[in-house]
Order: sequence, then C-alpha cells, then structure tokens
Amino acid sequence: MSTETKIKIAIGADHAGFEYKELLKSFLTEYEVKDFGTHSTQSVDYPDFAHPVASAVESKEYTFGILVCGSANGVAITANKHQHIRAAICWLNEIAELARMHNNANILCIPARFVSEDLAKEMTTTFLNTPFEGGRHEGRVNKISC
Ligand SMILES: O=C(CO)[C@H](O)[C@H](O)[C@H](O)COP(=O)(O)O
Repeated sequence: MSTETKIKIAIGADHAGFEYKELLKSFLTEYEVKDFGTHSTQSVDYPDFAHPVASAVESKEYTFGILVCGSANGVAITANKHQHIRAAICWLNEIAELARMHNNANILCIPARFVSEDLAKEMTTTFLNTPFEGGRHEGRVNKISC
C-alpha cells in the first residue's frame, strides 16, 4: 500500500456532463477524487455544482477542479466568479496544456457535448500533469484578480 499522498481533485457536472464525470472518475485512479455531483442525468442547474467545486479549490483543500457541462460555458462562468479561481474551457489538448502553462488554471472545464470521451481523458491528463511556466506569465496572472 503506497503511503504517497495523492493529489486531491474536486469534480462536478450538471446533467449534460454527468456521464463524462463518471468516466473521468473511473479514469483518475492515481488521484483522490471527490464527486460534488450531480449524480444522474436528471436536469439540474449547473451553478449548484460549479460553486461547490470552485469553493473546494479556492479553499486549497483540493488542488484542482474538473467541471463538465454541455458547452462548459455555464460551469466556467460560474466558477470564475470565485476570486482565486482560474477556470479554463478546453476543447483541444493543446488548449488544456496552455491553460496550465500560461494561465495557471486550477479548474478544467470540459464541453461534454462537443468533445469525445478520449479527448476529455487526454485533456484531463494533460491538465493535471502540466506545470505553470511562471516567468512572464506570473505577472499577467497576478493582474487577473481585481
Ligand atoms: O451552460 C450551458 C450552456 O452554455 C451548459 O452547457 C448546460 O449543460 C446546458 O445549458 C444544459 O442544456 P439543457 O438543454 O438544459 O440540457
């Protein structure tokens, strides 16, 4: 039994992202993942699930967040209302990489209705394994918070 501490991930979705959330939970075996819901495909309101994930990351109890909805717009708009959250909508693997390298994003937002399951998994792996570059990007990121 490894005693190595696992990186903690907060994950959430609305009904449109539910199936991808379940897919990613089963994929993220190397992490400690907390599921903030929703727990079915019954229609729900995305802010009810994006806010708790954003709060969990903002508190630093969780290192990263993953949010999934149909277009990713709803969860991203909601999460970015939180002062210390940088939620990035990603639809290409390179965008997920740049979200971490250049923007130090701490929440990955996935548009379930517009990307394949394989791409969702690829972007998640990239996002979680790409460090922030710092340097010229540090000052830019520090200017984001009002
Ligand atoms: O916020 C969104 C749209 O920009 C999300 O994609 C939601 O998942 C979507 O609005 C849900 O749509 P539905 O018709 O209620 O399933």
